[in-house]
Amino acid sequence: MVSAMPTLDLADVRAVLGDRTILDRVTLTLPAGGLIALVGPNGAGKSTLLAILAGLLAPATGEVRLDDEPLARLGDRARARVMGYLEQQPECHWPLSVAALARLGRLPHRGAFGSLDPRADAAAVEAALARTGMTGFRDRRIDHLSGGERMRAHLARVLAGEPRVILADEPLAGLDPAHQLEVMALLRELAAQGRVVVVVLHDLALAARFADRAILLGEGRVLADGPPETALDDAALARAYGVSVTRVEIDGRRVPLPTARL
Ligand SMILES: Nc1ncnc2c1ncn2[C@@H]1O[C@H](COP(=O)(O)OP(=O)(O)OP(=O)(O)O)[C@@H](O)[C@H]1O
Repeated sequence: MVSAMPTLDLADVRAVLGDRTILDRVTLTLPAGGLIALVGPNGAGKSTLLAILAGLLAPATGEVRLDDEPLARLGDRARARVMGYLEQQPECHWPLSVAALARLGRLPHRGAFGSLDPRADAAAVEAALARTGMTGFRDRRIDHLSGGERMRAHLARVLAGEPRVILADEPLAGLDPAHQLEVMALLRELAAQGRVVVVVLHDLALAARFADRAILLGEGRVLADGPPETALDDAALARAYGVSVTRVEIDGRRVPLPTARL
């Protein structure tokens, strides 16, 4: 279990990129404990919102607070210890092994002269490799892996940092169905253990099946927010994506499958 339950708050956030307003007056409270899926059409502003939550992009107006403290007031190092950010299509420009990549996740925990607790670092790295199914890949070069294996290696790097907040931008990209299910189950478990976990997804079925809460972004605003069965109802999906859906019942949830463009 993670001791203190973190909460991220966005208050009246506006994001401007170039001369375009990408997000307008977004206010959200994101508590730990339940898996939060961030969905919406291409260009809706999901990655922008995630980068703002991670403290990597400053909002034009408004504020992000972590446990009631402005995120902007946390130093980079303190923020990196709390936040696990998995960017869209993560890249590594060095021919590192998977284990070396995962060890990079411990950097925010190191002191000026190296590891403060080598045993804790090693244990966190091993646990992260095991949870992402990458133990058997530990000595493989990251640039010699498939796209899906590489994504799991980067997820291991994020988990090795033992963050209290996990922000994952399309972590299922390139994963086969078995690994998609595994990663979703893992993210749900990490949330249930007391972390804030926000995951950007394009797969509405997996969002509806695994998330406790869905936030539907569109037109720079939050179009719907709530349990997936209400936030991702037929009308909301028609409005956001311009698609009709059929529903399949899985584990007691009515999961949407897009069928046609409207
Ligand atoms: N540097 C930039 N300057 C201007 N506009 C930008 C810039 N970066 C992104 N945008 C625009 O901001 C909008 C939101 O982009 P963002 O990547 O947040 O969307 P997204 O919802 O994550 O999309 P996708 O599902 O395609 O990944 C897009 O229309 C994009 O073209």
